[in-house]
Amino acid sequence: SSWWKNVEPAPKDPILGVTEAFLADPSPDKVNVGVGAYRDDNGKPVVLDCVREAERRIAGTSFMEYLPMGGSVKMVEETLKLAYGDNSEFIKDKRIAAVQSLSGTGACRLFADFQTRFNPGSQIYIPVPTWSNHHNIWRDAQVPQKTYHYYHPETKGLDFKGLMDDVKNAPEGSFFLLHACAHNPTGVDPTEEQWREISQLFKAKNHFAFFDMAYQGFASGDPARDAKSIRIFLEDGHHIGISQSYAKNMGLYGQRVGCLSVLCENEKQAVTVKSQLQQLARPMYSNPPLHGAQIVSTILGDPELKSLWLKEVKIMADRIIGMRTTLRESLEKLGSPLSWEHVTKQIGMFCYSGLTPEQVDRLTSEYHIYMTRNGRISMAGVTTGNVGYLANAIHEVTK
Ligand SMILES: Cc1[nH+]cc(COP(=O)(O)O)c(CN[C@@H](CCC(=O)O)C(=O)O)c1O
Repeated sequence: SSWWKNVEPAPKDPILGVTEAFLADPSPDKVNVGVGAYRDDNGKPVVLDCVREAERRIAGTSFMEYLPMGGSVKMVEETLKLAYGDNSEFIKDKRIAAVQSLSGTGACRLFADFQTRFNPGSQIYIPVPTWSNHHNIWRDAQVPQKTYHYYHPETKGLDFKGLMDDVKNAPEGSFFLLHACAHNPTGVDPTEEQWREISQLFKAKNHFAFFDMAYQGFASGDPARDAKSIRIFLEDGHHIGISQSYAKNMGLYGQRVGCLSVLCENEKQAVTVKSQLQQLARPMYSNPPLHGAQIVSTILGDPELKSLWLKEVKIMADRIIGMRTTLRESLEKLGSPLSWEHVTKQIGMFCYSGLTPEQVDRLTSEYHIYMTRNGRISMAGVTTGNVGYLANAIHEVTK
């Protein structure tokens, strides 16, 4: 008898399933604004010049040895500077336990497993809505999930009051998942002033903040600016966790390069925590991939390549910001009865359009336009070539 006759088909992934459907569509008009992967104005994936140059420099220069369980020390060092600041006292005092991770997903999962092992019984408060895979990650790590108000459908902005009430009403010392910038899927971020209030309330409640920063540099075009929420929490003395990823801001999607860091009380605790993070990684994947880490270390370790990267990440962010304006203006020119102000007010890779699942289904069936059913538009998929077609289709299904 078959060993696996009880296995049921897994549900289609709400995001990656859209990519599969798009690829299967033979229509020449098809448009993919589903997965959050950057495309240039010709709709093509981009390999940054700084990445190509880094590859040239590392080609044939090193062996293919195992990295340590904690990954590339150099890459992690450079990565911490991006999140905590070049002159961070926490880096100087060696208070940060950090390991290279399998991109942002891997950093979130490693943290979730660490949380359940060393804070058994703790829960995680996850924003509504959030990146769909967050639920899978903490579910598989056996961390019970709670939710907190985040998005305000009527204003298509932040439900700040709802968020603060949930933070206030959560039990002392609760774990919260926060998007550091460019919230996925809503594109709605707290203002700097709101972040300060959130940080103060977290302090009063002794909550733990875990920041998922998957888009640093992609929101405003300036990595330092996009880390403002984290810097505020650090200034207020929070011992936070951070997941970092180079998938989008360096275009290293398939290289799976990221970093998990946990700010500890002191160097001794950081050494201890790092040893346990490595202990979790060893049976999961043993040690992380080499190539992407070498690319990142080469870029961030060379002032010339780093400034080229900063230029290129700003170009990507600016193209997206430009498409927001064009899409909104196109919809307004078509005489849409709806307000599309949120398209330009939201930030980062995604626009939370407000389209209903039924309207999204019509966009796909009638116009071969692919987006997640929550109405999230990956603005990176919008180009000067397809923005008119997209706006017209959205107008047709919403008028
Ligand atoms: C908030 C967030 N956190 C972590 C990740 C993980 O990225 P990575 O570094 O590659 O593991 C993503 C990618 N989410 C986009 C990419 C596709 C995916 O779902 O994964 C997306 O939402 O389209 C996020 O949007």
